[in-house]
Amino acid sequence: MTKYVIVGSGIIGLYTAYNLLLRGVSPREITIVAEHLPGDESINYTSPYAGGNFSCITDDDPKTLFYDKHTYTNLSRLQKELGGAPCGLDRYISTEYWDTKPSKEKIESLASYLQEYEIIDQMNLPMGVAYGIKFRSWNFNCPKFLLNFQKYLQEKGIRFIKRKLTHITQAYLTSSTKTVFNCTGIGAHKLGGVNDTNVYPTRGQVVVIKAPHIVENVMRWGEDYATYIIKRPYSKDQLILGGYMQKDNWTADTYKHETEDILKRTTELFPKILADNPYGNDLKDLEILRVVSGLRPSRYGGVRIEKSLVEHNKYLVHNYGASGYGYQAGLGMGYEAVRLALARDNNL
Ligand SMILES: Cc1cc2nc3c(=O)[nH]c(=O)nc-3n(C[C@H](O)[C@H](O)[C@H](O)COP(=O)(O)OP(=O)(O)OC[C@H]3O[C@@H](n4cnc5c(N)ncnc54)[C@H](O)[C@@H]3O)c2cc1C
Repeated sequence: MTKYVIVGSGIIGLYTAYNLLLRGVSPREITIVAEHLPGDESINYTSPYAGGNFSCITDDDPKTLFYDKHTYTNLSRLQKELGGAPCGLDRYISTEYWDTKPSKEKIESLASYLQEYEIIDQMNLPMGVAYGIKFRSWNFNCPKFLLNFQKYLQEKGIRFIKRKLTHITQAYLTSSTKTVFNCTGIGAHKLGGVNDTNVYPTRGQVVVIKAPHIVENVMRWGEDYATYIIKRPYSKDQLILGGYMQKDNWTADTYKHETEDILKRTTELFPKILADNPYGNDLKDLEILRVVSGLRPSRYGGVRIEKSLVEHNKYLVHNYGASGYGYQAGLGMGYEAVRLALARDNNL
């Protein structure tokens, strides 16, 4: 009996299913329907292309701060349930630099829960950096983590169906389907019955290199750029170098000039990439494994987590728009979406 249908099998759909289980919903009552499932690759399926770690990329409004904090503080339980770090979720030290000091709200929130947190002394900051911190982050091997997360949910008894929907009403699979969660990411722009024109892509390109000598993250946030180095756990020494934040750019193409720019920026920010590189100390010695681009599902107005009554006793709960932070905020987003879904109808 499918009572709950989740449309979307990206990180947001999987986190939502996990939150339903945490609230005591029977896995037999949950079905996930998605055009793309873990293991698939498409420009319309963002989750495999994330860096991905917990960083300080997000905004400082109270809801976003809550989603981040909830995710950071609850990931250890999920990691344990998926069999520990080899599931593709491990922890490394992160250094974060900002060219403009973040707001008091943001800094206070981060300081309240980040582990091994320290503020970097002004005199140790790179030129042009206004503020910097170090802490222990969460690092995802995104493709591997998605596969292991799906396996975990399947073993619990959740059903996965591979299907493209043209209209959200097709997600009410049977007469017993009471609630549909719309976790379609960038797909929310085109899906009939949703057609959210506030959804737009923020394109990123990343360069994946082999770098056994780097076991940490370094991130720098500027006014109009983002430069980051993310260690990918359990990946045979992959390091993700980025990046770009290109608003409204829908292309899946990758570009040589962007690759060159990424390599230049990341090696300037973190010279150890070249200095200790076992394959040589020149840019041309870097062992490039792959170059990819992905579309962050951004949204004017921020993430959309909303419940509405579709018809008598049938509900739709939206949960999309995670932009560049689906992994690091999505457990909290799923918590909120499920809280709304299970709330009594008169709490709508
Ligand atoms: C370069 C890059 C780096 C990133 N780095 C990080 C990072 O370090 N940390 C972090 O937290 N986040 C990062 N992100 C962001 C993160 O990847 C996204 O926030 C996240 O993947 C969004 O997940 P989602 O489940 O909403 O969407 P998706 O992963 O796109 O999943 C959408 C799902 O909906 C399905 N779907 C859509 N339309 C339909 C339809 N009509 N019918 C059926 N199914 C449909 C799709 O098939 C898919 O299963 C990064 C993103 C990029 C591109």
